[in-house]
Amino acid sequence: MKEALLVLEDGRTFRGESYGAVGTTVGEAVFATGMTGYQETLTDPSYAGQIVTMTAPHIGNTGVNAEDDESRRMWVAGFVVRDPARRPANWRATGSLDDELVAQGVVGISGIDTRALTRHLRERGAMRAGISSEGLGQQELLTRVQAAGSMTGADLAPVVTANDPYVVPAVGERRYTVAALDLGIKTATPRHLAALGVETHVLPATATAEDLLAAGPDGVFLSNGPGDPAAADYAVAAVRGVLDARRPLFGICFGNQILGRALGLGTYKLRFGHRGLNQPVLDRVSGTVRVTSHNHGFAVDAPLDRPTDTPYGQVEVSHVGLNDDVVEGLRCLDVPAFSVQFHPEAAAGPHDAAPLFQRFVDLMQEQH
Ligand SMILES: NC(=O)CC[C@H](N)C(=O)O
Repeated sequence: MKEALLVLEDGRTFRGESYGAVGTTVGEAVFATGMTGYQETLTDPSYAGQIVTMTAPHIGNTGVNAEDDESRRMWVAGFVVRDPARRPANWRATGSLDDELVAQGVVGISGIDTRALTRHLRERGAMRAGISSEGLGQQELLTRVQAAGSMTGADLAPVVTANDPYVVPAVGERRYTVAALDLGIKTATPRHLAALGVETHVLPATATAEDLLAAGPDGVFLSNGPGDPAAADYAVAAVRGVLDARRPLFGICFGNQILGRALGLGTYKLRFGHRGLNQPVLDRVSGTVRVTSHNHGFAVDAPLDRPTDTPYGQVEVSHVGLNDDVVEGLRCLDVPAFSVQFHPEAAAGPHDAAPLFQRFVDLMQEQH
């Protein structure tokens, strides 16, 4: 077994074994609490620049397969697990996770106390970290970690976006056309829309409002994505153009943060973020609690007790996280736009929030 080292920016150090590719990597250390879905996590573009720790102790049990990727490649900066599967066993598996991490150059570490690491991140907050499995000393790695860039201010959507537009056809008859701004879109999203008769035209992150509206879509979708929403002013400008045109708009996660900023609300960095599959969220309009999938380190800043006046009319907080009262959704009262901080497209994850895609379709129907 080749030794590996994980060093946090405050000097806390964990020693384990090399897992995946051999090398050195730095990024923001975060933890994800989902018991399943490691392949979706690794290929979710929103994790770009992050060293992800899985709190589930056994990872790799079902290997990897050709169907569950959320994008064209793995994006995590590094991967931290406790016990990797010695051998995958699943009828869909086409290979082992370990081999796939090597093939995609993802540097990881195994055999560490992921519970202690997670508790440390919960107490001190998400921070920069580094993994090395090529003989770098603790001090040397710490120096590299402390020289690394911070997630605050990081503009990563242009890094992960697909540069060429593409179309995901509707399943069956096409009833609506949507222009989607790819800030780091997951394949599950157009799939959900397609099932409702929506043809999705995916455009690169830097597309303008004119680009988004050029083909006369029935609605505009804003995807999830990595980095700090405060660094994506190009997307904010595009969304303002869509709001001016009063075209139905739905945003998820990064898309929720971008809609918030387009309305003039602020965003801020959470202490350690929400990453998991069982986060309770209150839908304040219906009074229902939904168990939802999350992956966010930033959040929208808006008053919970009253609507906020914006240049686009009033906006209210439609959803609130029940663990910590974080804003989990926005609903515009005077323009046809809404967004959620959690993931209705969740895979893996609960399906409580899936009806939000139907709500988007209903909004397009109303505005027709
Ligand atoms: N999944 C996402 O879209 C994440 C949004 C943003 N990068 C955050 O961490 O909050």
